[in-house]
Amino acid sequence: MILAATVGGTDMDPDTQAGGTQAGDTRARDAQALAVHALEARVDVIVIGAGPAGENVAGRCADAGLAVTIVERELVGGECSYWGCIPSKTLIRPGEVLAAARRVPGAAAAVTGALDPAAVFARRDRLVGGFSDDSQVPWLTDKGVTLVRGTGRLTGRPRQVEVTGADGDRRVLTASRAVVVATGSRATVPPIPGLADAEPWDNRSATAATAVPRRLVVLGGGAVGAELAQAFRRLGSAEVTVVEGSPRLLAREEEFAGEQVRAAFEADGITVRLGTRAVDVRRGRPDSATSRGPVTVTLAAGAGPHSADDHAGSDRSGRSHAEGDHAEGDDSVRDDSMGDDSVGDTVVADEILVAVGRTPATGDLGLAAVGLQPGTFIEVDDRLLAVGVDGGWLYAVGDVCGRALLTHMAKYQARIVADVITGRRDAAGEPARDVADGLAIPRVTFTDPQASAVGLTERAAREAGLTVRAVSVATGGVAGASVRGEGIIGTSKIVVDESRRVLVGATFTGPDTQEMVHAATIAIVAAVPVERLWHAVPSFPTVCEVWLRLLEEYGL
Ligand SMILES: Cc1cc2nc3c(=O)[nH]c(=O)nc-3n(C[C@H](O)[C@H](O)[C@H](O)COP(=O)(O)OP(=O)(O)OC[C@H]3O[C@@H](n4cnc5c(N)ncnc54)[C@H](O)[C@@H]3O)c2cc1C
Ligand SMILES: NC(=O)c1ccc[n+]([C@@H]2O[C@H](COP(=O)([O-])OP(=O)(O)OC[C@H]3O[C@@H](n4cnc5c(N)ncnc54)[C@H](O)[C@@H]3O)[C@@H](O)[C@H]2O)c1
Repeated sequence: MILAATVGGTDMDPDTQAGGTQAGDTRARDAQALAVHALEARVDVIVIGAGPAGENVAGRCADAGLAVTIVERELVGGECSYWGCIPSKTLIRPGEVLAAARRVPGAAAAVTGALDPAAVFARRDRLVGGFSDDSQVPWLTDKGVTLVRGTGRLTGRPRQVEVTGADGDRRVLTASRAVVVATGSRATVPPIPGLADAEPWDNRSATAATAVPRRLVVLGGGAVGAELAQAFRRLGSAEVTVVEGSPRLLAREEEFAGEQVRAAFEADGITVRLGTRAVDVRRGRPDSATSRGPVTVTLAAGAGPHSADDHAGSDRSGRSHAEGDHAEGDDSVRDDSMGDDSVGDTVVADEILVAVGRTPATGDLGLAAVGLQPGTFIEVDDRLLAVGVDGGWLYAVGDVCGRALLTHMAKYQARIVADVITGRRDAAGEPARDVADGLAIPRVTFTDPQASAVGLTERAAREAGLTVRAVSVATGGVAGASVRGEGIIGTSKIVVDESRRVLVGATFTGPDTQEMVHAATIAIVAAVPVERLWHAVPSFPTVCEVWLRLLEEYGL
């Protein structure tokens, strides 16, 4: 096994070795030469990118006895660990806990102070490991995976990857079996005049923030924008404005989800601007209130703060990834459907967060050398094989394949691709293939109320040609919800395929519904007939009793 410290581009500068002596330098170079030799001696699988997707491909292939090299240019753990899921949920959690206490008379009286942002940021720093991957690397190396620090690029030869280290050193690795691209994505910055010059926050700057801006404007009311808008409002931002091009927040979910989140945001004091977009952004000179200068965002005309009712019927749900997900250079974010170009009013803020979707990290990956389009998502088949590449050796998993931009789906695809590469078959003797992406993608937006869903929305199911019947009940209408707190809002809905009498979708909004969605995932994946679900008895008094109410509402 070769450790990153001995071969990694960022860590191998011989001058930094103990004493910096000539002998030390020689030993370091010898070690490096041995390491490279060992690397080239046997590599079965090369994985580019060590986020959740890449790590799990590497780990499962190594567990199966393959020699795996993983190439990472930043931190092992990827976006999720340092600038995505973990820090965002850490910033959300304190406000969620306070809101839960305020729903319980008696406990509410004890909530007297405000959140302590410094303590919240300190906890965030702990949970992201101080932006170091020291605690994540051993998971790989203990499995015998070789970690190479550097940027991977396809050369165009089958199964070959060139790695450039931070100091510019280059080496070429060739795998005997497969190359797996797991390079993830980064925030899309749409071509709005002045936006890039205003140096907007993206998910990285927002989740790594060390101060709470007094005024924050958020472009995009999808998962990133909605979660972080509420997190910063509850952390103490005095003014938060969300600007969403679609008619609703969380536009791909059931309509009620976005509407309930909007209502909750407005109750929290967040301004929501739907069906509009920014047409110009300017950052002014720093003044006494702002260290970076205030940002003035000009919106397209005709979209004051308003409700989703104005725009009912424009659901774009059912896509496996976002309207806001773009190829590099794609200007579709300027879609006219988001409002006309005439200038409306302005919003002034101290920071602007761009959260309008993701761009795949494929711009400098050598895709053209294998016949694919750089800067686009890599299309894959159900074995996660890249479509359009001869020879059956190039796979893509995680955000970069664009199927579902979620950590748990990235990890699922990773497990599948490892099984494809190692030839592992399921219990029925069938070769591994990706089933879940086409059947049941679970997703939780960690706003308050949460929007937790799996499978198809009712609209998406109908658009897919299914004959469905959907029923809904109030999430707060069961005894379990009453015990948890007063005034719990939310809706629970199931979508049933009438021809098979099985669930194809479910959505639960309300506090803590994150823990309710997996039951629906199991029901969908296992194709449990609703008559059989009748015998899955929810405990009393839990909020899961909504399952019973839903089945009664359905007619059982
Ligand atoms: C603010 C935010 C919150 C989120 N919250 C959630 C959540 O709560 N739940 C959820 O399921 N998902 C969430 N996501 C989505 C989740 O972060 C991604 O789906 C997940 O990180 C994808 O994993 P990945 O391995 O495909 O890519 P990434 O995590 O992006 O990892 C890719 C890795 O590849 C490396 N890399 C890129 N190019 C190269 C190259 N050429 N050579 C070498 N290395 C390279 C990168 O440095 C990176 O480490 C969130 C995303 C954001 C932005
Ligand atoms: N809790 C979670 O699981 C979680 C949290 C955050 C992110 N994610 C993942 O990350 C992905 C990316 O999140 P995201 O929020 O960046 O994308 P998104 O697709 O979820 O939302 C982007 C939103 O921006 C809007 N938009 C696009 N261009 C716009 C413009 N010019 N002006 C105003 N609005 C515009 C779109 O209509 C869309 O509603 C998500 O699809 C999700 O898969 C998941």
